[in-house]
Amino acid sequence: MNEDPLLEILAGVAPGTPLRDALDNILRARTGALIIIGGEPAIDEDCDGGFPLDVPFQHQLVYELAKMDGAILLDRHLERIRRANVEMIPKKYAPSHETGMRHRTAERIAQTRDATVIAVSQRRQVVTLYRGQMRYMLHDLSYILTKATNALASLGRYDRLFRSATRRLGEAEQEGLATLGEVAEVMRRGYIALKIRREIKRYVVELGRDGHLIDLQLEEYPDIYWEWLWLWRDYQREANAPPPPWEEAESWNTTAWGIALGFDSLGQPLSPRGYRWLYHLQLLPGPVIDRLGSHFASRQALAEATPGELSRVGGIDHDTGYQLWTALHSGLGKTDA
Ligand SMILES: Nc1ncnc2c1ncn2[C@@H]1O[C@H](COP(=O)(O)OP(=O)(O)OP(=O)(O)O)[C@@H](O)[C@H]1O
Repeated sequence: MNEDPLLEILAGVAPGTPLRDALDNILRARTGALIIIGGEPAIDEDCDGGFPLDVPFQHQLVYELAKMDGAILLDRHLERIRRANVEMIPKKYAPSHETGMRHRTAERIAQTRDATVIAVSQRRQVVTLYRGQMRYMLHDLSYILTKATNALASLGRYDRLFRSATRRLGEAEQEGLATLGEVAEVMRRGYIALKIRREIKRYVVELGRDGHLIDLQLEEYPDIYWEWLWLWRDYQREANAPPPPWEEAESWNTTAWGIALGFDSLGQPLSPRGYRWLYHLQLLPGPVIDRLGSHFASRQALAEATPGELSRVGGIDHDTGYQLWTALHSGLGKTDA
């Protein structure tokens, strides 16, 4: 859920890359272009006419070729220009919501082949990237900088909100008084913070060499992904249910998060399985936390386990098992924020 497939594509067209130089020149010359990256060899089934090239990638040449009608095909490593002046006739059907033929073709190819497609609009002067079901419009740098700065301010706010809700939940857990409403609210705030972070990462990559300062500011906020994920595992009714797909939770409120966790009454008392407790000790790698949390399934059972049981179940050596037992019993692991 935390991986963003768009990042690699954005990195390939970031300012400072040869492909971006070609796109900027095409935009300036107002010729438009349809550029297809990868998809070979199956993509050749969708090609009609044009001419084969198979020459090393040069941004000046891509710019010159864009003056002709049709598509330019690059290899998946962006090392060679394979063909140009090609009419694309997608053999496999895919719906398209675009209007012009260039953009409809781009969307269809991206959905049916293992290729990234770039459409440069001649009339609207915009660059749109397509990959699978994904569609992303590139913006000019000052626009992205403004968006990134605003997003950083929102991240600061949601990071604080997430932390205060986490602290309150931790206190309620100590008293054995945690409710679904509190858990769902922490999930919701954390999700928004993660979503904003993902957006800023896209901006950083899209800004290329100009994204360094935004990246530095982003580093001021610790990534809460694991904290958030272990919270989900702590409270999800089905022990191994994965968190919802990224886009699905976009508009969820607290109630929707409660339902996603497998319960329906926000006042319902809940207790954690203990994953977060183990995570906060900062002693164990993820797979060990996973094994221990799945096996003991409650903080109480974890607290009652002997050092020997901890090391056997966790698959860790005796010394680490003893260290873990000491940490669990020293009160260190009882702070949940
Ligand atoms: N199937 C296709 N294969 C290759 N090139 C195409 C294809 N369809 C359109 N094009 C290219 O796109 C150009 C513009 O076509 P059209 O105006 O229909 O698209 P558009 O999506 O509205 O793009 P723009 O915004 O640039 O006008 C065509 O002249 C042609 O060079």
